[in-house]
Amino acid sequence: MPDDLTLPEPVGSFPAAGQPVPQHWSRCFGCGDQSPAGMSMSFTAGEGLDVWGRLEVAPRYQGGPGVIHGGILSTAFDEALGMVCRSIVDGPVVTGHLEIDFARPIPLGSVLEFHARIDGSIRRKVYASAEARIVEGPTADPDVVVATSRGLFLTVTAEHFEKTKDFVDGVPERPFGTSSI
Ligand SMILES: CCCCCCCCCC(=O)SCCNC(=O)CCNC(=O)[C@H](O)C(C)(C)COP(=O)(O)OP(=O)(O)OC[C@H]1O[C@@H](n2cnc3c(N)ncnc32)[C@H](O)[C@@H]1OP(=O)(O)O
Repeated sequence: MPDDLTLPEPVGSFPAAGQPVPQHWSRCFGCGDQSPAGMSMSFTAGEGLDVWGRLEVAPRYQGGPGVIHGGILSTAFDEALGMVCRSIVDGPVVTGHLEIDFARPIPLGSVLEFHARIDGSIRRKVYASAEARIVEGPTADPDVVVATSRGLFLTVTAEHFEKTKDFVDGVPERPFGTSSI
């Protein structure tokens, strides 16, 4: 992480502490309410440049016997870190880099609580970090951090999604650009 980061003021569009942070895109696998196979994560604004997230670990998220798949946990962190960027960015961001430390097994049936915060930003780069705890389920212990994550997010303009917007509902009638392939 660069040492010349700043901590901006929250943007006006970010909800007040304790209020829900709305989904950023209804078809999002992480948070969208029009993504039936998705994870339906929910988020609440924290007291500062932070958010709290919640994930119910469904049986279909299984990796090893009885435990969450590491990719699903990574996705949840990606979502939580992306969401906290909304506290300082009033527009889209995309993940540039994502790190996860898997500290404890997470049984299916757990409810995970994520706490994500802004570490700082410079130019288009936003650095954020988060940790997860099991708050409901067979091994619940809110004092134990079961996984941690750090990410770098880049602010982008709407043009970033220009080439893919026709794929929102799957494969469009015509491929990208003017190629006849
Ligand atoms: C706000 C809404 C809430 C959102 C929640 C969303 C949760 C889910 C988010 C996702 O999963 S997004 C999907 C996964 N990510 C992608 O698909 C992004 C694919 N990558 C890209 O499109 C481009 O690589 C990217 C936009 C990230 C960067 O390309 P750019 O051409 O815009 O950036 P550029 O190369 O000019 O670099 C800008 C700065 O970022 C730095 N940078 C870019 N990629 C980096 C990287 N991977 N690691 C470290 N630094 C990186 C780069 O060095 C430079 O630093 P400086 O300002 O200091 O010069």
